[in-house]
Amino acid sequence: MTKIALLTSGGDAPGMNAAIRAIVHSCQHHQYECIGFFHGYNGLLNDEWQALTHADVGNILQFGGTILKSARCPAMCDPKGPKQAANTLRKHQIDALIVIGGDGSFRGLEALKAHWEGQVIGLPGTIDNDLAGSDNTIGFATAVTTATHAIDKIRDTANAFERVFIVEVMGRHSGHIAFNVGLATGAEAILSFENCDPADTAPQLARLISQIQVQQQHNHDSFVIVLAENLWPGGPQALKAQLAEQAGIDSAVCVLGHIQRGGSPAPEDRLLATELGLEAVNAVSRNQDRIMIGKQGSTLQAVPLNGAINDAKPVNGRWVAAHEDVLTEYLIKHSE
Ligand SMILES: Nc1ncnc2c1ncn2[C@@H]1O[C@H](COP(=O)(O)OP(=O)(O)O)[C@@H](O)[C@H]1O
Ligand SMILES: O=P(O)(O)OC[C@H]1O[C@](O)(COP(=O)(O)O)[C@@H](O)[C@@H]1O
Repeated sequence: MTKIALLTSGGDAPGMNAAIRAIVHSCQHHQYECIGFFHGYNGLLNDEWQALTHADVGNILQFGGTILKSARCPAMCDPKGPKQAANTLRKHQIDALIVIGGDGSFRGLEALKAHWEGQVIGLPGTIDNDLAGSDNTIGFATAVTTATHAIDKIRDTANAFERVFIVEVMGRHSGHIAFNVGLATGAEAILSFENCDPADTAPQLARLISQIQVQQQHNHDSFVIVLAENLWPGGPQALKAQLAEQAGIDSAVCVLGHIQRGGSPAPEDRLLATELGLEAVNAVSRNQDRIMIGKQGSTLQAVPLNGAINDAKPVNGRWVAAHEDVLTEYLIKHSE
């Protein structure tokens, strides 16, 4: 009997449970055995697992987090780690390993392949949406929704106080969350890797100050800056201090942080996770190996793991341009 193992790894993402559920259901449909390892790759290193059946995945679809737990496992980056993980898979006579995670987790799969003959399949699970080969990753839609609702609330108090707010959103090194959330909330400024050079923030700071000053001269609204994490040297507090020192602009800082990773998955994530999970098991049946299952447009597709990791997936250029155009228009209009 074919035996499939699965685990969730790296930053958890809402919808991982829906993917686990789909994989387990599909395994039962194909009459495959399915076991889940706990705590990311640590579960393979520590041989920590449980058999998964319908009964284990009932009533989990609607919850964030992951019933298999997740973790970062530095030992996998040591040459001994993947070897030990391979031994565990061999001991349990696993035919295929499905990992739901981000680019780091897929690097772990590639490292494992050097020591293991079984099939490895990745499912894109990260709020950052930074994997090529799938329009969206599992968790991204929920994170964008959560951050959008949070900024809508910030907007109320910002309006009441006619205040400048700096709101930091997650995304590690990619601006998908920043641009989607910034556009969805009508942020007056979006500062992200795509439009701001962290090595030379002076031009952006000058521009930002002039935008805020123009706005403050012409009305008394709030001004929301959506800032991507890891972008501004010194973070949002440094930006706040620079606005105050260089232009006497008072601002409030709100770091949305891990609330973006939690909560009930949005329907888009539940559906994506379900489709990708079912397709991952089909890919095992087709003997596919070293692939990620993604969805582009309405098409499910298998892409090479290394492509998913290494190919660029830039933020939609039209959105970056749209934001710039709107702001430029605003500045011209108010400077006349
Ligand atoms: N180069 C690598 N070689 C082997 N394993 C890796 C490598 N990079 C990451 N991993 C494994 O994948 C885990 C998750 O990676 P990480 O980058 O933290 O999250 P994500 O998968 O969400 O991008 C790491 O903790 C480690 O166990
Ligand atoms: O919870 P941690 O370990 O501090 O990690 C924070 C990072 O994880 C994320 O939430 C998700 O990133 P990954 O999916 O690549 O793990 C990033 O947006 C953020 O930078």
